[in-house]
Amino acid sequence: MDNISPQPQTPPSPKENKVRPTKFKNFNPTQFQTPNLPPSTSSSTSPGGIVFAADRLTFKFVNRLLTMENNASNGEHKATKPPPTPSPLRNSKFFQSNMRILVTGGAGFIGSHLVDKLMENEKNEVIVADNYFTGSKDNLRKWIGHPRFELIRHDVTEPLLVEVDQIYHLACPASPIFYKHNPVKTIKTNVIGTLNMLGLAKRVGARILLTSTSEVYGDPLVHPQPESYWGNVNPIGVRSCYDEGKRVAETLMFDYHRQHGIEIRIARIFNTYGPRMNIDDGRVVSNFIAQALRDEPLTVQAPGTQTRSFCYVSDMVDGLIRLMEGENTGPINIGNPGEFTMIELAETVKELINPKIEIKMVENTPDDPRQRKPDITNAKKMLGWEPNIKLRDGLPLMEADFRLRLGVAKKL
Ligand SMILES: O=C(O)[C@H]1O[C@H](OP(=O)(O)OP(=O)(O)OC[C@H]2O[C@@H](n3ccc(=O)[nH]c3=O)[C@H](O)[C@@H]2O)[C@H](O)[C@@H](O)[C@@H]1O
Repeated sequence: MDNISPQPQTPPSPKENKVRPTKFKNFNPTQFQTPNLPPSTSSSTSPGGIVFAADRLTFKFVNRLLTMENNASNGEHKATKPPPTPSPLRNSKFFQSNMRILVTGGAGFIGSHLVDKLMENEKNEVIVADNYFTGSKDNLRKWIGHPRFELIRHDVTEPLLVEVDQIYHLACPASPIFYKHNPVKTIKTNVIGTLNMLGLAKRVGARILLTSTSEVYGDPLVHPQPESYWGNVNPIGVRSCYDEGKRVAETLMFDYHRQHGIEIRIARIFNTYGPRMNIDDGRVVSNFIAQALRDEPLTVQAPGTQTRSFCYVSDMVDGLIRLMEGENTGPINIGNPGEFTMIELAETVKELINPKIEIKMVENTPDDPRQRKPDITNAKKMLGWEPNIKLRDGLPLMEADFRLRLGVAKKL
């Protein structure tokens, strides 16, 4: 258990002091179509779940006090600062304000799907900050010009000052070929970027969710991986900029939580796939689908018996929103426990997309984890979340998106 005595700091400026009247009342949502994703189980952002902001804040405040009390009695990581007190104005019920949400990395693969889901709730205003290193404006095309949406070209290694209630901090390249391309920049993004976002959360009293990664378990010696496992990570390897970067980011989140009372959420996300992944992303599912559509051999990196567990992107987004809206800090694993060897994945892609294709064994890269499968007991218990979409159902949805973008029609 941590043993940090309370620091004589000024408490974070309470977000409850901000009063924003509801805007965009006359906006016609059909003008901006929502994405055609498979059904998701989340109810947290459904219009039916809308409550008055003042009620929500009072509820959050009381709940947070209870959570702190519970955490204290459980001996968990507890905040030493009291939560911000809702202002009388926010409690007055004369005001109904929107939830203003910042998504860093919101132009990326998972980020843009998260934005789609958040925008479905007309109470949300969404601000995306992205430097477009791996993300693309194209992923957000349908929201550009929407009155509840704002897009900023911004690199999180620089401070950002915006008034927000929640921060989803996703910004970081996640494909090994991209993060190894500029490892110094990757670790700066994870460390300085997370510091900047925590500084912002502290300044405006926002709740912040970090998308950490299954890579914090390194090449795991415990299988499947529960959140209590501390991992087996090479601190000086070619993947360390990402693995260790995310581990430091988690440390920073808990230090700000304990020292400054910041409301934090940490998701450890496992391999995720779906439409909008970069075609030349370099990760295994996108590689195999692109190769199958281009009639190229599927490149299985040796030995091919290494395993991964693949989560479809809409399930992932559902889990992230549930974590943000719930009362648990995490870290919580979010992933699909269905585990496959890379040879099995190649065979599945071959069978579903292009039965004539060859499977070729190629050289692997250093420190490739040999097995990975999430233990999602906590996600089930604490978030009421589990994935719905099986690999065999998700692959054709991604195939359809890749066919469109590559201009390869399905042979009848
Ligand atoms: O997809 C993800 O979500 C994760 O991707 C990477 O982790 P990794 O599991 O190494 O992802 P891939 O590059 O897709 O590799 C998975 C496995 O497939 C193999 N692979 C990859 C590419 C390929 O063409 N062929 C192939 O067999 C790799 O050797 C590895 O064993 C990132 O490091 C994670 O942060 C991220 O969460």
